[in-house]
Amino acid sequence: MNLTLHEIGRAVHATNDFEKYKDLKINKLEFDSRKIESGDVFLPLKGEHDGHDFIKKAFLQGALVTLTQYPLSEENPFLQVADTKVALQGLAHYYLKKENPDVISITGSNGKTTTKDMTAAVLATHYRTYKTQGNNNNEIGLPYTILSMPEDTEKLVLEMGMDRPGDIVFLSELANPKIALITLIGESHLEFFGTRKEIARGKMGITAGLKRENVLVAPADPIIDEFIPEGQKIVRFGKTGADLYVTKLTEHKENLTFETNFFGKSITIPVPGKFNANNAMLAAYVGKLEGVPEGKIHQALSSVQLTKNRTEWLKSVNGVDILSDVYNANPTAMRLILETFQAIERNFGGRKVVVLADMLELGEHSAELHASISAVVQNEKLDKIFLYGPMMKNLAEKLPEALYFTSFDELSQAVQEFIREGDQILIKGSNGMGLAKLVEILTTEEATLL
Ligand SMILES: N#Cc1c(NC(=O)c2cc(S(=O)(=O)N3CCOCC3)c(Cl)cc2Cl)sc2c1CCN(Cc1ccc(O)cc1)C2
Repeated sequence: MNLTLHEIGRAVHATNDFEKYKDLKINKLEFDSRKIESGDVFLPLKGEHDGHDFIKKAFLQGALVTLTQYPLSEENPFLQVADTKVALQGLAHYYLKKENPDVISITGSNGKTTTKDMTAAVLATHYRTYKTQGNNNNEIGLPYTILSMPEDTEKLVLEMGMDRPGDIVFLSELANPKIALITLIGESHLEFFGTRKEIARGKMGITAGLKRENVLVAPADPIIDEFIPEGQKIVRFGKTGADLYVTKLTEHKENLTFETNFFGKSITIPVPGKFNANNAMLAAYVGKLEGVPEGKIHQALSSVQLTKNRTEWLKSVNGVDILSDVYNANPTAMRLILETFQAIERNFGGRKVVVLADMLELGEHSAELHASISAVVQNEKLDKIFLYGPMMKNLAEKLPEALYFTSFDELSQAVQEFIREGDQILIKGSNGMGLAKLVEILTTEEATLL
């Protein structure tokens, strides 16, 4: 990271005398103390745990300096701030202005991760490009992505996630995109928004940090029209007649070939699905806007590697909506996804089911951190809770109505026997607990264990 200790101190308006410390170059920034390596800056966040409890551990792992909301003893360098989350976001904004890459921001109810991957692949053929990793797309993950980009990044492709109204406005004003893409305005899972119109309002928040002369690429869906700012340069995509549209599409089992009204030749992508043609069309359009030769765009899309296990809704073989989130298996992420899942209305006649498995590597605080998840469980919003793993026993003791398993096969059997068409199921836990196998069983005929 191209920042020194003093530079960070100034950028976050640290209140202690940090000029007395040696002005060393910093390696990288981490808020999860388990990732701290030599030369890093530790940024403790107060979530389900207080990151300040892990400052000592961070220095033992080689941290050079820590941010803190409280004064510390003088033995190690620290930068005192009022709020470490605000400091993270302010430092990211400062760093973005300093390194000054072109930012392409992407939001949308579906397809934003695929479009992010495809757009980054196209730009990477011609520029030094960096993109959001995993689902680091919220008020913590987006600034973390900015601070993680390589020093000479020219194009930064940022995914912007939206849990609540105003989220995207904040992220757009932090990132000041040069190009903003909206992939789709959702049909279902209205979560905290209540109506599709409010989802549209939320997504259009992406114009908050966008100059009017810079382009917004959005669906030709009239629901967004009332939210288009005066004088905003906009390109609409969708059905024939829109500014951008797919003209011909040939779908195969493993890939898909399509043409558009603006690209010279047909494009082949290694994934099926008309919605992926749309996602690839947006990536191709950004490539053209950014001066990537058509041959390179074509070559990038034909061999694009998509982020696996995206945090998105899947459909089981018997018609169950599955939300599986295999990223960031820590208490904060588990609470966030539980809150989101509980806020979603049941399908008509359907039930809401959660499967929660152990969060690994939480050290000596693991038992209490697993138990603490009970604070966000709203029993009236859930019809069945399956808990799996030795540490989840601590949560099971707080939730007497939950079913607790130590055997994966018994868990899998019980879940398959319980769920039925129309249900919604959330599956969350550390990769090491093997829940990806459960998702595979539920989504593929031949894999069914029963
Ligand atoms: N709760 C909690 C914990 C962490 N939380 C986070 O890292 C975290 C994750 C998230 S997140 O939701 O996972 N995420 C971050 C990336 O962008 C997408 C959203 C957020 Cl928003 C905020 C925080 Cl503070 S990291 C962590 C804990 C619990 C305690 N752990 C301390 C520990 C340190 C050393 C050890 O050996 C063992 C445990 C590490």
